[in-house]
Amino acid sequence: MNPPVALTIAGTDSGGAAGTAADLATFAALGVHGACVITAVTAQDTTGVSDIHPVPHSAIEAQLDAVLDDLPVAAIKTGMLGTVAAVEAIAQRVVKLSVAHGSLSASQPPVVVDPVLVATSGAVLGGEDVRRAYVDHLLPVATVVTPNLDEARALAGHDGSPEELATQLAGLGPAVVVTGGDPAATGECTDWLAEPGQPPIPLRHPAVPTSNDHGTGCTYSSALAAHLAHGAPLREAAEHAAAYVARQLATSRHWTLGRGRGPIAHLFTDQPSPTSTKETA
Ligand SMILES: Nc1ncnc2c1ncn2[C@@H]1O[C@H](COP(=O)(O)OP(=O)(O)O)[C@@H](O)[C@H]1O
Ligand SMILES: Cc1ncc(COP(=O)(O)O)c(N)n1
Repeated sequence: MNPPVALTIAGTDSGGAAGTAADLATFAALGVHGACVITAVTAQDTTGVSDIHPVPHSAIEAQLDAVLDDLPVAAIKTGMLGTVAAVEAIAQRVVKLSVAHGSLSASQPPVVVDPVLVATSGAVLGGEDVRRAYVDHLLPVATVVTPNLDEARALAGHDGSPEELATQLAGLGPAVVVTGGDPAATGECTDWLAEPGQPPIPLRHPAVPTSNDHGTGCTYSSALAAHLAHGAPLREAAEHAAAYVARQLATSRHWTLGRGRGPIAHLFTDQPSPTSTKETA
């Protein structure tokens, strides 16, 4: 039997922690075939981002045509889009897809938008113009948006509690999960889920104490898309996605890869590993 197909539209991370590296590994781990449309190539490691090369608009459109004309995409996830042109092009595709499927059709693929604006290392991956394009064009057509607290504040244009921000952003149309919480302070993470017209609900789970968290947000939004591609309802998909992230963080918790914030594990831990004779320092 065929696996469901999920499409990530995102940038690359040469260090293999975030972006398409995280997305495709997460899809594979969760039994989903992953297709990818690359929007930007970053030179990046655990310490930061040293170069960003946006992919030309025509090449993004050609990749979208290739995937969407051929594969039965069951969920779409967007990560780093990087430019206003890319945000607008994706929003237009989503509108086109909803027209093609009929706006009430159950076969319309859900669209998970991770509004990537700033990397864990602090690098800016989308400026003020990109932020505006998300608010004006992509959020209104998304199924669910997954900002962390900083991204939620940026998108809302002001400070506020995660539940207030989730409720406000849900007013633009999509369901919203404001991720994070304050694990250092409470030992617990709280993601706030707000669906349009409903009160926000806290989704709590134990925090894994580690600084190896580069790629966490990409992994979460991909896991959410993978569970939606399998047909899970949103709340269940969000809970499973957080549990997947926690499991991967627990795996890489004590790793010492790189000089900065190390990667979340993208290993498939329920597979037997080949016997290794090599260890890295
Ligand atoms: N230390 C942690 N332990 C367990 N889960 C975590 C931890 N840090 C973040 N998460 C979870 O990872 C997911 C992604 O959240 P977050 O880290 O806020 O994304 P981002 O990388 O965009 O900042 C959320 O479900 C969040 O609760
Ligand atoms: C290409 C790319 N996409 C997304 C992120 C955000 O991930 P993180 O918040 O873990 O740095 C990133 N650093 N690089």
